[in-house]
Amino acid sequence: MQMMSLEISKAIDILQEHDLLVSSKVLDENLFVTHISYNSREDQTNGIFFCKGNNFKAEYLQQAVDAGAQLYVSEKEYNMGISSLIVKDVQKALSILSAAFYGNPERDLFIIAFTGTKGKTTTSYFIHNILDQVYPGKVALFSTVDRIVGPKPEDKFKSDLTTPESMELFRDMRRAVDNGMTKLVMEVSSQAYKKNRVYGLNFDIGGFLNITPDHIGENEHPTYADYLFCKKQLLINSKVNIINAQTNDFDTVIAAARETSADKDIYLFGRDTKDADFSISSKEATLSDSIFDVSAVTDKGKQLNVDGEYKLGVVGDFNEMNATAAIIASRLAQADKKDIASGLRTARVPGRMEHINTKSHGTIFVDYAHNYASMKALLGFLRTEYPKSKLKVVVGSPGNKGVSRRAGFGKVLTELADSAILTTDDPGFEDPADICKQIDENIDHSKVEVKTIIDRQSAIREMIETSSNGDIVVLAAKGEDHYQKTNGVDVPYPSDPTVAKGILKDIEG
Ligand SMILES: CC(=O)N[C@H]1[C@@H](OP(=O)(O)OP(=O)(O)OC[C@H]2O[C@@H](n3ccc(=O)[nH]c3=O)[C@H](O)[C@@H]2O)O[C@H](CO)[C@@H](O)[C@@H]1O[C@H](C)C(=O)N[C@@H](C)C(=O)N[C@H](CCC(=O)O)C(=O)O
Ligand SMILES: Nc1ncnc2c1ncn2[C@@H]1O[C@H](COP(=O)(O)OP(=O)(O)OP(=O)(O)O)[C@@H](O)[C@H]1O
Repeated sequence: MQMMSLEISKAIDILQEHDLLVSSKVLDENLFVTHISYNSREDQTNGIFFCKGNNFKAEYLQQAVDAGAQLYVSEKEYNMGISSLIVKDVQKALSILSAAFYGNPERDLFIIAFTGTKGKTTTSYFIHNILDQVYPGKVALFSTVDRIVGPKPEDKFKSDLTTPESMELFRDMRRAVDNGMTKLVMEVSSQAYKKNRVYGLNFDIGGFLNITPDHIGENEHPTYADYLFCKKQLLINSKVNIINAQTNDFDTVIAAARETSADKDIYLFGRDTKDADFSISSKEATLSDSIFDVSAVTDKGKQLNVDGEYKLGVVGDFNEMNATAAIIASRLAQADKKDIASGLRTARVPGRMEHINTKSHGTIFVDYAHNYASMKALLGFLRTEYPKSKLKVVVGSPGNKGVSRRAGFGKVLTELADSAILTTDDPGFEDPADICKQIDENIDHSKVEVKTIIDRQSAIREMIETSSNGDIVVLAAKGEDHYQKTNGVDVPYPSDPTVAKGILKDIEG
């Protein structure tokens, strides 16, 4: 990456433009910084340092100054003997100054962004797979699972957040642009808006998949209204909108889109409906793919010329909805129907509806479903497609977040599962046995056979060993995760697919 920099006078101008500057102390009018950071543990030579975060301490700023910082940005004056910019909102300042520091890479990218309680990662992978065929090596991906910023293997790495902190966001956009990329497909979480990680960013296409109560709690959103408010911001900040016409709170969502876009730039899709621009219907599903039809209902829809049958290499009727959103977005990014069809046929999403065939222990699905709505969609789909099979689920719920998921899992297991083994999934600072107990208390034991086995690998082994042909084993909620977050440490874990395959090798050879 070329040397990046930011002049203090330019920083002041940008903050003033956004009405964020409270005061400034400029010790050197010609100062231009060549390093940017919010983490005092890094080298800060000739750097700008941002004091941000709930757990920020003054000593971090002192450490940054000692390490070479020349300028700090903060909501509070610390009198450190270096230049400072005091701002109304440090997260917003971090976003717009990071964009400027990295030379506004967003201006060189066609950006497609998706939000939704469920389906963001899947839809992003579908679009990436389609567009990468049309523009090989030129499409970046910022997803919960991977970030891809260039065509070489070293340009692909694991993500820590669904939507990165603004500084990393603009840094990785810069890397993508420097690597010759021209398009970016990204997920935007509600937290990204809550924490102003995407403040100031405008999207070419913004998509809204669905919303159900989730992410409400101590460290996330105080209420559902706040969650919805944050999520709909994506549409307000997008030029063209793609919206699921059957989402909850549709009226609020469409009103948000209309705040900044004309109806000609808003595309609606739904299942078996006349109240949208596109209607989809399922035709056929097997254990490895599903076939569905897309038909345009309105003239606006017809103009995109995407009507027809599509085969999707990832099952689940909800994935047909994700795929339809991907079809519309990809067409708007100039992919043609043939490319879209082949991109969907070959698309794979790590940890989402991966299936493993066994010789004599049924079919195993690994899926990231980790709240009531997604488990209901997953188990409901499997129940409908395989009415004669026993549905056997291994699942746990994380500690210190999404506490409502525990009752949700109890409810959905009662509604749809035949048996369940409750186990550990990112317990954080809680006791996994307590979490399992809380799920268990919400299960009707007359309907589901339930066991608790705290060690996840043993739980999976027990479920596979006690299953036979015709059974469906669902390893839920963890997807491809390679760790268990335990007491503040990411403890390595081989991942559910690896564990399942290892057990099968042991017992089936
Ligand atoms: C609650 C929340 O949003 N926290 C995020 C936030 O942390 P923060 O700004 O409050 O920082 P902090 O952890 O309080 O630390 C304070 C500051 O001191 C600095 N520090 C700390 C120690 C030190 O020695 N020196 C130092 O300078 C830190 O670098 C930091 O800037 O900014 C950090 C990056 O700058 C994020 O990693 C962190 O995400 C936490 C870990 C997280 O897990 N967030 C989840 C809830 C989240 O955002 N999830 C959504 C997906 C949800 C969905 O599916 O919809 C996501 O987009 O991933
Ligand atoms: N459109 C959908 N409606 C309901 N459930 C879905 C939908 N798409 C995916 N799912 C379920 O949700 C799980 C997570 O899907 P995905 O990772 O694509 O969503 P996400 O929005 O990125 O989730 P998260 O924010 O939790 O990372 C899938 O494994 C599947 O079980």
